[in-house]
Amino acid sequence: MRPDARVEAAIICLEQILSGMAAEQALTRWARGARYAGSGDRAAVRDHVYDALRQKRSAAILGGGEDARALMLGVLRAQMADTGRDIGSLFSGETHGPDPLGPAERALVDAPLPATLPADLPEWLLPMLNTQYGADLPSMLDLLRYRAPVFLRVNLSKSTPDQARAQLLVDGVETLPCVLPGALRVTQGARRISNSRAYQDGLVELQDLSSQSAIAALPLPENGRILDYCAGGGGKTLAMAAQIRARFYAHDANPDRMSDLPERAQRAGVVVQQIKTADLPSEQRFDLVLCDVPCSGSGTWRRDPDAKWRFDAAALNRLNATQDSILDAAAPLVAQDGVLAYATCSLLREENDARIESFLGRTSGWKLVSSRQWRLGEGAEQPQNGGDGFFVAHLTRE
Ligand SMILES: C[S@@+](CC[C@H](N)C(=O)[O-])C[C@H]1O[C@@H](n2cnc3c(N)ncnc32)[C@H](O)[C@@H]1O
Repeated sequence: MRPDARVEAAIICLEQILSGMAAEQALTRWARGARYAGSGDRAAVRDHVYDALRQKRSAAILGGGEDARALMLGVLRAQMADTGRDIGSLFSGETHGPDPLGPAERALVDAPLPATLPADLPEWLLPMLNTQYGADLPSMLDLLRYRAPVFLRVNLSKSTPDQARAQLLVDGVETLPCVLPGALRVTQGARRISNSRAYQDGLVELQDLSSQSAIAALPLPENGRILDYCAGGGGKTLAMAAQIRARFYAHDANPDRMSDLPERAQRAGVVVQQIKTADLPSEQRFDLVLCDVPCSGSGTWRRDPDAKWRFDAAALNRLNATQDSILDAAAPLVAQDGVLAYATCSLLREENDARIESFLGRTSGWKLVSSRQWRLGEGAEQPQNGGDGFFVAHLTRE
């Protein structure tokens, strides 16, 4: 596909997303109808769509409107400023390309970029985040505009980082080691990871750097019983299992969410026993219960920008109620000297420290041992090479 045809395809997908369709669904539907599109075309269209979603508010200013064409124009204007290339070549009016620029659009793209642009975040969240992060907020907001790096976790029970890097390289995946032992940042070939031998043999797993750091900081009980209470696909279970020998148990209110876990565990060489909700009360108590609760995902909005525009105060309230009820249900499962760990991939205090304060306020016999908020971009010298937002608190009985 020509570059302008890719832009037109992105505009078509964005129109559907703006009418309420999920971004992934819109891209999949377009790709099904575009048999002529190769993998490079699909990747380029996806990048255009996700760039426009990440930068939706600023792109609307730069493109002169909130419709799909204006957003695409705005995001290209930001990307192509200072390159000397003319956006008009992407709005050429040729078959399969977008219509040519109108006079107002032409005037817009010829004008200098505004000195300031709005934050690419729903406005209602800004006061909340400003109270929490203060002077650090602008740099985090800037990071939200750009793609997140891809990180791998080396399965240290199967491979050293050097062996894993060499094996990945054979399949065209280039990486650099992070400061955190066993964490790799992918610098080239991210789309080849899932077919690479290193991934298929369980030497590496996709996992964000901050999640890896949070798991590494957990007080993991050697030879103990560990319950991943909100296990989902089991990413955290497998990360814990790579660190220590213990008995691992996985639970999820929606057991279908754990359907990939047996295959992933086998690939990683780990035994994980799944437990149904009804069977939890009769289980012996656990030395560590990790609650990686459902949350806004605000720490991962670079990867899922669609979600940030759909998130509202009512959703936050619903999530807080679920987060509280999970802590209440999980606490009695912890052994007398055990640890209750609470985790989110959220940047919002309301989902993090505030949930712990609320739990301690209504539940006697527990104390906070430590809590840590990972900010966007932590874990690397250059924030754009750092991880997602993440939060973990450790609690024990008093
Ligand atoms: C953030 S995801 C877990 C991600 C997973 N730990 C991982 O690393 O791949 C949250 C999970 O909590 C589950 N969940 C939602 N409500 C729950 C509840 N009341 N009790 C237990 N799990 C719940 C969801 O089905 C979802 O799979």
